[in-house]
Amino acid sequence: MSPTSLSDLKRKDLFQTKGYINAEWVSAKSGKTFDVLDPATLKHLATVPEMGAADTALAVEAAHEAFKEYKKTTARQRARMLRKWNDLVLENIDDLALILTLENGKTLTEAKGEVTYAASFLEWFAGEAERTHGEVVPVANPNQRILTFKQPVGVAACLAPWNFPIAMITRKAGAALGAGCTTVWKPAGETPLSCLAQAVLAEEAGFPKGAINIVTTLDLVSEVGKELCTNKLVKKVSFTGSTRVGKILAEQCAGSVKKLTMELGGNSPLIVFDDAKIDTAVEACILAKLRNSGQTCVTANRILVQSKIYEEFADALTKKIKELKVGKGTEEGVFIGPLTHERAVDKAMTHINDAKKHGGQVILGGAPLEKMGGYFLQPTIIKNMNSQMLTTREEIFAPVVGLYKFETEEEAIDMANDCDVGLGAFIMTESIPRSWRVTEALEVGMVGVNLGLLSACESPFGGVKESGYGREGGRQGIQEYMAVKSMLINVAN
Ligand SMILES: NC(=O)c1ccc[n+]([C@@H]2O[C@H](COP(=O)([O-])OP(=O)(O)OC[C@H]3O[C@@H](n4cnc5c(N)ncnc54)[C@H](O)[C@@H]3O)[C@@H](O)[C@H]2O)c1
Ligand SMILES: O=CCCC(=O)O
Repeated sequence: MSPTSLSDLKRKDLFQTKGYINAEWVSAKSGKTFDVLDPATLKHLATVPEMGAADTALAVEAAHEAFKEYKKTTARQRARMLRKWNDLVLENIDDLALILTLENGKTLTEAKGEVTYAASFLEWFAGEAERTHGEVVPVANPNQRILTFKQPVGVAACLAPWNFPIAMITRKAGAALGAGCTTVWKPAGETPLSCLAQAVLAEEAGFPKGAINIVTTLDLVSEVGKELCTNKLVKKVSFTGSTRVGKILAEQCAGSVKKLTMELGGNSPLIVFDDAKIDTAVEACILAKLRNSGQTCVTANRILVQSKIYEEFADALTKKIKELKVGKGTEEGVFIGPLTHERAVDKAMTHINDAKKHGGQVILGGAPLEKMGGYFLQPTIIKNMNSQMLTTREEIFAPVVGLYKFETEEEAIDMANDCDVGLGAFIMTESIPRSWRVTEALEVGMVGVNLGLLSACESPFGGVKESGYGREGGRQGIQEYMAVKSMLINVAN
């Protein structure tokens, strides 16, 4: 039988409910707390500290002190700790997945997928830590020699979202710790528990006191964010979340000119050309749209379908989605869990009602599932989507599929690029030349061809336009936490 509650945890110590500063589990200085709820039942899961600016400053100081020694560790030493952490995460996959499902709502299958994905960044950056080579530069002046090497930038603040609370932490912290930076983590208030569990395992893997610090907050998030962005001891801020918040943080960081990675909102198009295999396109669409109940930054937000196959694709997709079970993430056979955030159902209904007002035709679902008790929404399909609708400009972040119609390749590219953000895109076609042409023309950071998933630790993840800047994962990920230093040597005497 699948586990259903925190009492099913095999390792009870993975359930932590305090902040973590300088290797100690601590309350907020103010004594304030907030509650974490299970979005599938709205039942209480935990009470954790509501930390503020003063707690955050302490965490930053601890990380700053620890950096003085941590920066002297060798890449090999850091790689070994990352590998051990990876092993511990995988050994405890069942417990971590359970905590994740309970606080986020995603199914246990998806939660296990996220834990595996999270661990993959630790293994990946263990390798990358040892490959941050500098270079010997050919010189113009024969009396000089020039070489470069890379050094960790210092304290890194890692701000993770509630949709992938574990994987977004390891994608940031794995790179930072591998580079030789110490860290302060700020999980989203909705999902701090899986992140706190990570600190237990990282400590066990050997990371020294102060290398990892965690500040938990819900209502004081602006105060905590501001402290991280304005504290001069913080040298790097990496944020995954909405474009709205990303803009605020970038402004706050400008005062002390911090290095930034911004992985912000998307509005990914999924383009189905009439030469696509319908089965492949339906499968990719379900994954790209419904993974994590539609709450990923690269979720396919606009499904653009070429007119010749529009009806056939809509029918095939509807048939498949009707078969998917909605329910608690801990229940067997469930494919679509609740939404994580209390505001999410209202936001989705605003999109659905707006689409209806502008001529959209709801062919499946279209309403909340209030009787189920949590933040549930019927999987929804809307035909006849058009450019006037809210969804055209803004991500829905819910299991709502909006189908747009196009005639030509040029029109599809124009429609896809007609928005302020550019994170991911998916194209479905059997034509290799077309896949190249369209990939090159799309204003995004990542393109999936005939698949519905853009996530792999070895592939650089990030966007263009208002989706942000910097890359996580890939060979680029660790560079975001390092500065290049050049050394110029006089060899004439
Ligand atoms: N890119 C992503 O992965 C991602 C993640 C979460 C939300 N979103 C988008 O944002 C929408 C709304 O979600 P929301 O209500 O959580 O969004 P929000 O804009 O209120 O917050 C987004 C994230 O930023 C954090 N945050 C908020 N204010 C902050 C501040 N001043 N300083 C530091 N961190 C701060 C929150 O804890 C949360 O994790 C979603 O529907 C989705 O479109 C995107
Ligand atoms: O939602 C943000 C990240 C999703 C992913 O890495 O697949």
